[in-house]
Amino acid sequence: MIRVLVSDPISEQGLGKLLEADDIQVDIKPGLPEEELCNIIGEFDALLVRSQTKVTAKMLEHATRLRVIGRAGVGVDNIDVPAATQHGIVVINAPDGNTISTAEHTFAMMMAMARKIPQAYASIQRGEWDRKTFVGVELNNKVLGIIGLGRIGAEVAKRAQAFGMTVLAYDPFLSPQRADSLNVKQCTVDEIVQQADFITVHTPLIKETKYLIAEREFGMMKDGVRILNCARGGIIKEEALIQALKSGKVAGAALDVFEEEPIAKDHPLKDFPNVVLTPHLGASTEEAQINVAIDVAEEIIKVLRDEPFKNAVNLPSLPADKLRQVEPYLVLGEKLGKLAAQLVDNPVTKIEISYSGDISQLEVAPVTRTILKGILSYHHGAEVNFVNAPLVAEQSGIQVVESKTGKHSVFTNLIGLEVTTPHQTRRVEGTINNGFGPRIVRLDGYAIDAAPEGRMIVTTHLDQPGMIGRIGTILGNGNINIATMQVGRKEVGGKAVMVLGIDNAASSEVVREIAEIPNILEVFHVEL
Ligand SMILES: NC(=O)C1=CN([C@@H]2O[C@H](COP(=O)(O)OP(=O)(O)OC[C@H]3O[C@@H](n4cnc5c(N)ncnc54)[C@H](O)[C@@H]3O)[C@@H](O)[C@H]2O)C=CC1
Ligand SMILES: O=C(O)C(=O)COP(=O)(O)O
Repeated sequence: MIRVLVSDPISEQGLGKLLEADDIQVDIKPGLPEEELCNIIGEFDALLVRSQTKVTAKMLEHATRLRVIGRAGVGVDNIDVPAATQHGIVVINAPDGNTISTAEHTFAMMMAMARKIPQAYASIQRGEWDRKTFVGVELNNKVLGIIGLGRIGAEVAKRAQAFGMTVLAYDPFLSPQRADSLNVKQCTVDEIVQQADFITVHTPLIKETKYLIAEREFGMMKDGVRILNCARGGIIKEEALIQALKSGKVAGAALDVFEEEPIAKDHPLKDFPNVVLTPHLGASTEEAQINVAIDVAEEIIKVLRDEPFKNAVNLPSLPADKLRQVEPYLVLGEKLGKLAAQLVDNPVTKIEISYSGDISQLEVAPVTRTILKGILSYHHGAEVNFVNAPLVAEQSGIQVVESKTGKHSVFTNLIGLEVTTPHQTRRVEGTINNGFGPRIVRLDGYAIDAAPEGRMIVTTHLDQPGMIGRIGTILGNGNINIATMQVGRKEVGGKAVMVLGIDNAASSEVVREIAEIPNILEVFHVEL
């Protein structure tokens, strides 16, 4: 039974498909402390979180069964993604479902701050009728600076324009065409902080955006500027904001996210009458929670059932149609990798992969991953998978070279794989043959035609009469049935290769006997 742990409050209505699956058992246990999670995580194949569960490297050490972490939302900064990758665990998120909710929350915060609504409400609650203290400002004719014009930033821009605001935007990936179509003026961060009346950030929290708005930027701002953060705590430096609020440079701030969450009971930001705070509520609408839960549940099921999935944070993203095109090559690639790994000694220092013919027109990154997985899992075992194979190669100091060579003179498509160790270089080549599926078509340049499956005896030998007979006799005496046979040579009497498909495993005794036949150069017992 596949087991899924849901460790944050996630809409059960949205999780429907997971809860209904016959082969999946879902445990819903929100709010467990890290130690408890460490104790139980080893029982689960999938973990579903929002932003509260901290998926730490320590927890992942215990996650021996875990294949996928699903984030019902956008930001994955509560997940140690490098550690997940190291363990070969896919991390997926649900980036689309909460965009509108978060844009609307940003707007609600902007208006609440501009019109001091929470403060006025609190005063009414206290029994007061104070109209002087709560004079606000209009949004109309004001300049809004948006830093990070992705999904949420763009929705905020549209709403701001409806309110008569001029929008300036900075995003390193914003094209002039997109800026035009959103009717925003493309600016630098410095230009935004100098010109805007309201500044809102909608970037991820990454190295480049940590403290993007700090003392220097506050120093450049207009007096009376208003600041919003509904993205991530730490994009705006809290200490610098506090100083700017104290000095009066900043007239108001509206924050949904904080450097530490939950915030401390005596957090200094709570003391300012012109600051509006919410406890990370951007995505907290009924609609968004159902949307993200549906998206992440569907994706998790696909990962667990080995079906193509999207939205992986730690894998190259490929649209479903592009992934479908390379799917047949994934199997061939892994088999070629496994074959090559069993034909070379250790340690592998270089892996060269060349794609020719039809496949050279496709997105081959996933194929390269399966080839690496095929090679590396032979030595590193099950801990190497599609997710961490490139990282394991890099950490093992293996040079990986990928090339595309366009049309091939013989094959409509061909994957060439050359594996080098300090003592040897071995080359295997394979194709997808219409109607015959994956085939190994060359071994060290010798033409053969073998299906890459099952057990095989592979030899290199001198092309002399009686070779096949002698090997056949040894296998026969060992009660091993030969299913298929392929021999390749370049010239009569020269070096040749033989690939024998066998029905049952050959013992080391049998392999040794074959190796002792005169003019046998090498014997390999290969399992694909
Ligand atoms: N408060 C809440 O409950 C929620 C917060 N969020 C947060 O909002 C943020 C934005 O989410 P989405 O719009 O969905 O993401 P997105 O990926 O669509 O947009 C992020 C944008 O930031 C831009 N960016 C990256 N580096 C940048 C830099 N150095 N300077 C300026 N821009 C940069 C990217 O090019 C991208 O366009 C994320 O941090 C997400 O975690 C998202 C949903 C709910
Ligand atoms: O999706 C995001 O990035 C969010 O910040 C939403 O967080 P939440 O799922 O509400 O804990």
